[in-house]
Amino acid sequence: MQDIPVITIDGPAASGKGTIAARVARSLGFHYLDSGALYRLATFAALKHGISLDDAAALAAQAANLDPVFDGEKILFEGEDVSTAIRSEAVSSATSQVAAIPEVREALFNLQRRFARAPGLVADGRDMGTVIFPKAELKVFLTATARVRAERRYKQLVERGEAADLDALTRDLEARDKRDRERETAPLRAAIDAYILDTSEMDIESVEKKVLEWWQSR
Ligand SMILES: Nc1ncnc2c1ncn2[C@@H]1O[C@H](COP(=O)(O)OP(=O)(O)O)[C@@H](O)[C@H]1O
Ligand SMILES: Nc1ccn([C@@H]2O[C@H](COP(=O)(O)OP(=O)(O)O)[C@@H](O)[C@H]2O)c(=O)n1
Repeated sequence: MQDIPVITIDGPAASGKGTIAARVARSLGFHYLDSGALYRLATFAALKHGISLDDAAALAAQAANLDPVFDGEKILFEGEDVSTAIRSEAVSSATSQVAAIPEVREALFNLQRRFARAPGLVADGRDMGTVIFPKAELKVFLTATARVRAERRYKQLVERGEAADLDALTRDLEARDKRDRERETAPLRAAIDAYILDTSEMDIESVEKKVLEWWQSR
């Protein structure tokens, strides 16, 4: 599987991973893995089915049996399009608790690896370059200040018609990053061989261009 070209894009919440990964994938004709969507879906499913977020065994069993259908921008789960529901702030926060459970991460390992198919893959998340695709040809770690990231997420939620409070969002985002960075299994961190890019003062086009330049000059 490691013959398949893989680009990993990791980083904290709202650093632009998904936007950049999807654009780079489109530009290269590669597949795209939004690994956060899998953790979000596992959490959404647990909340829907009344599974306690403390029940590691039940959460892992359910994550192992997730069978999402990715249909363009839509994510279909048990017959409904959950692509918006899994991105609410309530699900975001619960997701970082569920994602800290080693058994859940183990349960999602193979599902993520299977996304690496010809002609190539762009994968975004927290541990794409460190754990899931450690031999990826190009690894990128996107950052931006907490304030910039909270403002980006705020705009995104408002555009989606959701109520949002910038100060509360900043607090939630920092708490989630802290939990993601400090967990024992697959914490959020840049791989030792990753290119690190602070996008606080860059627009989307410049970030995409930079990643494509790294890809071309690898
Ligand atoms: N470099 C950038 N400059 C300005 N806005 C950006 C940039 N990168 C992403 N965004 C916007 O910020 C929001 C969050 O980006 P997203 O890709 O969802 O981040 P992540 O996947 O890291 O959570 C989106 O609305 C996106 O359009
Ligand atoms: N590879 C991944 C991807 C996401 N996650 C978890 O899932 C949560 C949501 O991820 P996401 O990428 O959808 O979140 P945003 O960065 O888009 O806000 C993160 O806060 C992590 O706790 C993870 O642990 N490992």
